[in-house]
Amino acid sequence: MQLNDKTPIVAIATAAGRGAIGVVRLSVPVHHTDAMLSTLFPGILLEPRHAHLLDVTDVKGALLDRAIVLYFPAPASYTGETVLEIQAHGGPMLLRLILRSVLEKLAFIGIRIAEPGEFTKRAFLNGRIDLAQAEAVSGLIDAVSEASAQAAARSLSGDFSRRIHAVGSLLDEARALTEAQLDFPEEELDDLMADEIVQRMETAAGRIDELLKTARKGAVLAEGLTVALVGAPNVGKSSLLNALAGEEVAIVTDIAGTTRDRIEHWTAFNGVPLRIVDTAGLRDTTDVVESKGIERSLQALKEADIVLALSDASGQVADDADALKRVEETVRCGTPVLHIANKCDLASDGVLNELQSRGAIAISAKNGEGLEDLKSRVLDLADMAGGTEEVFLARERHLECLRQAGVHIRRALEIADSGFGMMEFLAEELRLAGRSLGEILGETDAEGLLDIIFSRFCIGK
Ligand SMILES: Nc1nc2c(c(=O)[nH]1)N(C=O)[C@@H](CNc1ccc(C(=O)N[C@@H](CCC(=O)O)C(=O)O)cc1)CN2
Ligand SMILES: Nc1nc2c(ncn2[C@@H]2O[C@H](COP(=O)(O)OP(=O)(O)OP(=O)(O)O)[C@@H](O)[C@H]2O)c(=O)[nH]1
Repeated sequence: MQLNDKTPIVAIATAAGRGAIGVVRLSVPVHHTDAMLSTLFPGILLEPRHAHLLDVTDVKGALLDRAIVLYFPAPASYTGETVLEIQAHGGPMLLRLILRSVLEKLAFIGIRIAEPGEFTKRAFLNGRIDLAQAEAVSGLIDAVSEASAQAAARSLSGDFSRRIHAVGSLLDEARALTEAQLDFPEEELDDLMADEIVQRMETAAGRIDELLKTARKGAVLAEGLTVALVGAPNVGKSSLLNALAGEEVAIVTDIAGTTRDRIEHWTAFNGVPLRIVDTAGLRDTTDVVESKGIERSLQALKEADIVLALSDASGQVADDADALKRVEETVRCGTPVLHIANKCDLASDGVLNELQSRGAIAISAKNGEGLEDLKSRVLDLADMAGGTEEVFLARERHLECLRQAGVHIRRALEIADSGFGMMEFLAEELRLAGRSLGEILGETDAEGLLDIIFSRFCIGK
């Protein structure tokens, strides 16, 4: 995708498949506006931002549909170019015919089908939204829980971006004060000025830490938490999946080795999207299918954000210790492992006490006991126990930029601390901190980054 490509584009903007209404959307540079309008709707004067009910025809003039047409003249549009929307009946064939008609009729201005995310990319390149907002657009479309949708909406409204800007301004001020000092090297830096600079840097550092904390939560809302259920066969992994999902997702039997493949299910705890992965029970086996399944269990273990290691508190499952040992050996360093004592409804007090004394949470996948406790422990581990009202959607990319900004500002503070000996370096660290923040908003021109971000969008967005 070329940066600043000025080719007119068109796409079906609504989801594939049948729907009540379907939208074909065009974005064309302002100088093609008249040619586009007079070709598609000859003799009709479209009033900007008003709904018109118009005939839509193919190249030969045959009627395709009567549709609502909306005209947004540049620059007051989603993309900043002239946008035209044809809101037709939502049949997949009809929408394809309208798309083809537009492509054929407007071939003379070079129109082509838009790439994924290209409308939003143009909105970004034309300064309608910044990069964090553009990413929030896809976050809003991909949101799987209420909390993640709300967080994305907050980011899209510019809430996150404004906070980044505010910290950026503090850094700019600190740097301006520093640089003013550089211009008069013979003068001693007076204490008042030094205080002014340090104060701004400290406030900025504190705000970056806060933003990082919130952004970590925002990233969890955007990506979801992956929770793997592991343990020996028959300890009740599939039963726990079903209990957490609230439906019969996985097959449950009393035959050890029932689950052969990993089973994934999305749910939410307290609005936090959660991917639960049920896996094949871990044991030595000569069964080819089962051992392939066990390989996948171990893979799921490595990919998990949180591991729930199940034991059978009823004492019916013998090879428990072996399975738990394999869990400990395989799990990625730093991934929290929660020990779960399942079937507490069948357990003797002795066994249960023993498991609990080792930190296990007692639950019964069968009667639901302990599940609320389990959920809150999972949220605690992910640092998502508090509400998500203030959280905005964030990506790993944003976290990395915030971390970088934090590193530079701390270095700047160290320089200040050691007596402002190296003002040039201090100014440079402040500049680098500001640049890291700017990257979040897309203020640096990294074309590769844009391609990665926008290629994840759906077509027509
Ligand atoms: N039919 C339709 N629905 C849609 C969209 C769309 O493009 N078309 N959107 C997106 O896909 C979202 C809405 N986003 C939009 C954002 C800005 C502008 C716009 O025209 N902005 C101008 C004018 C602002 C104003 O009048 O307040 C501007 O920013 O200058 C339009 C849609 C969701 N729903
Ligand atoms: N009483 C009681 N029985 C349970 C509980 N959880 C699971 N079970 C029973 O234990 C048996 C095994 O349950 P599953 O959920 O299939 O166990 P699994 O760990 O997924 O087993 P594999 O697929 O073999 O790895 C079934 O008969 C369940 O009904 C529980 O909390 N209490």
